[in-house]
Amino acid sequence: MPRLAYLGPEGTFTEEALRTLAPDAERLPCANVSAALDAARQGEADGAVVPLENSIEGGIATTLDELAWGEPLLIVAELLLPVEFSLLVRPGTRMRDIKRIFTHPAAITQCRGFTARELPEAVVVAAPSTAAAAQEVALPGSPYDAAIAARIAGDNYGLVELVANVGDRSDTVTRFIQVTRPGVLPAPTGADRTSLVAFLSDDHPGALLEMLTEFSVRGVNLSRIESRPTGDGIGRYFFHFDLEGHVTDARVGEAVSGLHRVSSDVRFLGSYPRADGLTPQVKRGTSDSDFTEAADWLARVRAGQV
Ligand SMILES: O=C(O)C(=O)Cc1ccccc1
Repeated sequence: MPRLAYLGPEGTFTEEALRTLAPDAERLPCANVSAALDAARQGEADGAVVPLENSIEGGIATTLDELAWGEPLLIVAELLLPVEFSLLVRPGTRMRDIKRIFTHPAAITQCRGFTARELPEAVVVAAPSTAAAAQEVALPGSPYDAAIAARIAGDNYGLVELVANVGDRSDTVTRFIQVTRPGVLPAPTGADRTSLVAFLSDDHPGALLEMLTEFSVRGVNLSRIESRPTGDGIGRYFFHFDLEGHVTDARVGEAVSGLHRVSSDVRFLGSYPRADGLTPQVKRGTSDSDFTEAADWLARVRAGQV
């Protein structure tokens, strides 16, 4: 039975994602995303499940930066999970008693309309996770009056739901990933995604266009591009790319090696089945057989068989 680390404690949205991705796995709750990834890196767990991005706020910076800079890990699966937030309190707390709210930063952003409208005087403080916030609020003498978390986190820790569905949008989706130590890639399914990060070789006009051209000319569609600061001052960025297809697809492999040629560094983060099951549109001239046929033709040319 695989053992998977995750952003805990019990009752996080990440736990729900893990239960869906790997129902039979043994679960190792960790205090934050970095600790969960480290547990996978150091062999304390076989892998980890962490949030990667959500449909309101975009990427979860800690996860993106850990994947780019930390000891390498491979993404082997992804999951899209709709999330529903509840305002949870100790029994007896009323709306007018709420002065301090505790929750994960992603929930702060996704519930900003509700807190501004219904609790304009309350201070909202960032917690390591939504369930960690619920656990803290449940402690007698906690400095916090309410948590925003999944209803189940309230059930786990003895809080009651004061208001349901406090998210500003009902259709918010979070994307979670399962990672392992580098090893065997998941086999291609025909509906795959490839993730990588690339660093510019130098700063010049068209540098990003050069990277994008590698995908464009091979008919590789991008499903996400996100810039993150390198940390070397304002104006210095590297890029996270998600591509449609598997690195064993000829067009993806060629694009990725082209990207490697025009970048100072590329880190491959994984090829894995897409959660939405969508298959890529393969443009004329970019199928595996088109690439094989062209390579055979070039070999004949080079052998003087014109
Ligand atoms: O804190 C949690 O429960 C998490 O799993 C992270 C998170 C927080 C808010 C929305 C989606 C995921």
